[in-house]
Amino acid sequence: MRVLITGARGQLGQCLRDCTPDNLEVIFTDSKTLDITNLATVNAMVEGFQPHVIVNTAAYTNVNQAENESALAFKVNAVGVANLAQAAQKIGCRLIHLSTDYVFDGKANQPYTHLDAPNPSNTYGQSKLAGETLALSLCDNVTIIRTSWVFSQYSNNFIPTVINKLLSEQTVQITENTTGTPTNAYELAKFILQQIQSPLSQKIIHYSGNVVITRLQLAQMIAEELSQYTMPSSPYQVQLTEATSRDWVRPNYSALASIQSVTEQEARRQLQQQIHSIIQTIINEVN
Ligand SMILES: NC(=O)C1=CN([C@@H]2O[C@H](COP(=O)(O)OP(=O)(O)OC[C@H]3O[C@@H](n4cnc5c(N)ncnc54)[C@H](OP(=O)(O)O)[C@@H]3O)[C@@H](O)[C@H]2O)C=CC1
Ligand SMILES: Cc1cn([C@H]2C[C@H](O)[C@@H](COP(=O)(O)OP(=O)(O)O[C@H]3O[C@@H](C)C(=O)[C@@H](O)[C@H]3O)O2)c(=O)[nH]c1=O
Repeated sequence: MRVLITGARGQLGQCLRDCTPDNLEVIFTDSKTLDITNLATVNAMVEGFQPHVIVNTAAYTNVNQAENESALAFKVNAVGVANLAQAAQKIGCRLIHLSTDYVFDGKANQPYTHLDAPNPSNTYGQSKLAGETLALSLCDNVTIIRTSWVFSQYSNNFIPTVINKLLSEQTVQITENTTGTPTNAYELAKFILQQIQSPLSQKIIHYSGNVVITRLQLAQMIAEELSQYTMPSSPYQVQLTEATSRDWVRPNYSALASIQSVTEQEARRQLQQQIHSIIQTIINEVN
């Protein structure tokens, strides 16, 4: 089976590269080799390679900056997705497209299901919702996988950022104590690879970790894991502080009800283990 993956230099793209089995013929493209906003390039690549499945991990993901660069956010997250959807439709291939918990407004108090109505409160979320809508309308064979708070050792996501802050400053300040479901990028990559080979019929799927947690609690969990590993002479400090400016809005609550669930206890154990493994990677890189 031929698979075209976009955004391969990104966090999820790198995890997909690490996990891809030998029985798939995969082309990994990045923003240099395949700019998804360029329709002619997208058509040429898709018509040339004739993939059975396109996995779109490419996206504009800078949530704060999107408020100042909304045209660019929409160009990548909406127009780019439309280009892929049209190209997929032309040759009859399937599009697996990644989307986000930030399509929701955060007013819920229990995990969002795929049946809940999106209502994004920031530009990133609006551009991602536009991408979903275009994908669904332009291509018959689409799967949207919404995920949330994705983490790995790659990129500056919350978990490595907090680990690095604690290691360098002993302390971390949480200014926006939102609630969500952290998702391990490798587990997500494995789920996508499973979806490539044995697809579910559902068009919108929620896939996330199963621990519903606040940023403060997550930072505390990271500090505990790091303490066990580094045994600091004084404890790491995790402080909740008022934000000095709030020009952008993240959903206060964006936990997803994942299609795959495990018990709360098992989910916590897995999250602790995943944090532990990122700590090990970071400390090994420093030494
Ligand atoms: N990270 C998270 O917490 C979450 C992510 N998601 C979604 O999951 C998907 C993967 O996210 P993640 O891997 O973390 O994101 P990253 O930001 O790590 O990777 C996105 C990649 O997209 C590439 N890209 C940007 N513009 C273009 C373009 N015009 N053409 C081709 N490639 C482009 C970037 O390339 P370059 O580096 O060269 O600019 C980057 O490598 C995205 O759809 C995202 O919206 C959903 C929920 C949570
Ligand atoms: C590192 C750090 C973050 N924070 C808070 C501020 C803000 O709410 C959030 C920033 O962390 P992040 O950069 O991981 O958050 P953010 O950019 O909002 O991450 C989002 O990315 C996009 C792509 C998604 O689709 C979402 O699911 C979500 O993962 O955490 C602190 O308060 N203190 C800190 O030291």
